[in-house]
Amino acid sequence: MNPSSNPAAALPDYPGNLYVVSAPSGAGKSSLVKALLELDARLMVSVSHTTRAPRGQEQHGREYWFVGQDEFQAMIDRGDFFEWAQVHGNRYGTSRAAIERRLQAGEDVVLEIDFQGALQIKQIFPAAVLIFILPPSWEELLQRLRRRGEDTPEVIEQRMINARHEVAQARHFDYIVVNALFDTALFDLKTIVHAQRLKYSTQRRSRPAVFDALQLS
Ligand SMILES: Nc1ncnc2c1ncn2[C@@H]1O[C@H](COP(=O)(O)OP(=O)(O)OP(=O)(O)O)[C@@H](O)[C@H]1O
Ligand SMILES: Nc1nc2c(ncn2[C@@H]2O[C@H](COP(=O)(O)O)[C@@H](O)[C@H]2O)c(=O)[nH]1
Repeated sequence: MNPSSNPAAALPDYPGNLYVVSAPSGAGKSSLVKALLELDARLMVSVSHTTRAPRGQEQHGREYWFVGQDEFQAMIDRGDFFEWAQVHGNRYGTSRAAIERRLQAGEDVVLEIDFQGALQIKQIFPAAVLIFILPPSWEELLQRLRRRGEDTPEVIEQRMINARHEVAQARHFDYIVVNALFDTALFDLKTIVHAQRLKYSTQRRSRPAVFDALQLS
């Protein structure tokens, strides 16, 4: 768990929705979120900061803001993070400024973060919708990590070990999606986002258009 987070102040009820997607490494959350963003123009993904080195084709400011240990620590000390955690030996964090500005502007934001960060966020922002992606089997998870071809065998082994602990946290999430067939999982994710958007808009200032059409109060 986050060892030295700043005391987190509860966030106000923003007009935008916050979705948090977690999964063990290799379960497919980045692929699913990327596909979801292509289908849903109202969703924005937040780019995290990390101390991990870039891999493959990753670019600074696109997949992550890649920063050194000192810079990351300075951000923690200044209280710049909404949440942060140590994951697979590196530190990752979500910048407070980017999220709050977007939610305040009524945008819907998706965070792709680990379970520790997700649980921190639920505490300070209970309206956040927590979604956990499960792989269909351990064997398939291993094959996906190997097929992705971006991590060494040692890193893959460590991620498989960590995955056992991570999937045990799924029960704390609002929804679980099994990513066996990609299109089915994407459909499930899309349905959750859509249903929550309708539900929350009834509790807030904006009413879904269908409420007016049906003359509901
Ligand atoms: N339903 C699926 N069936 C088969 N392969 C899949 C499926 N979903 C994703 N993959 C593949 O599995 C690999 C891992 O997916 P991805 O990188 O999206 O995982 P991730 O959960 O975001 O991992 P990390 O947390 O390490 O970034 C990729 O090569 C991706 O193309
Ligand atoms: N708590 C947070 N976890 C994060 C954040 N950004 C990414 N992550 C998680 O880290 C692992 C490893 O990611 P990888 O890109 O190195 O494979 C994965 O579970 C991510 O979801 C964050 O800002 N906070």
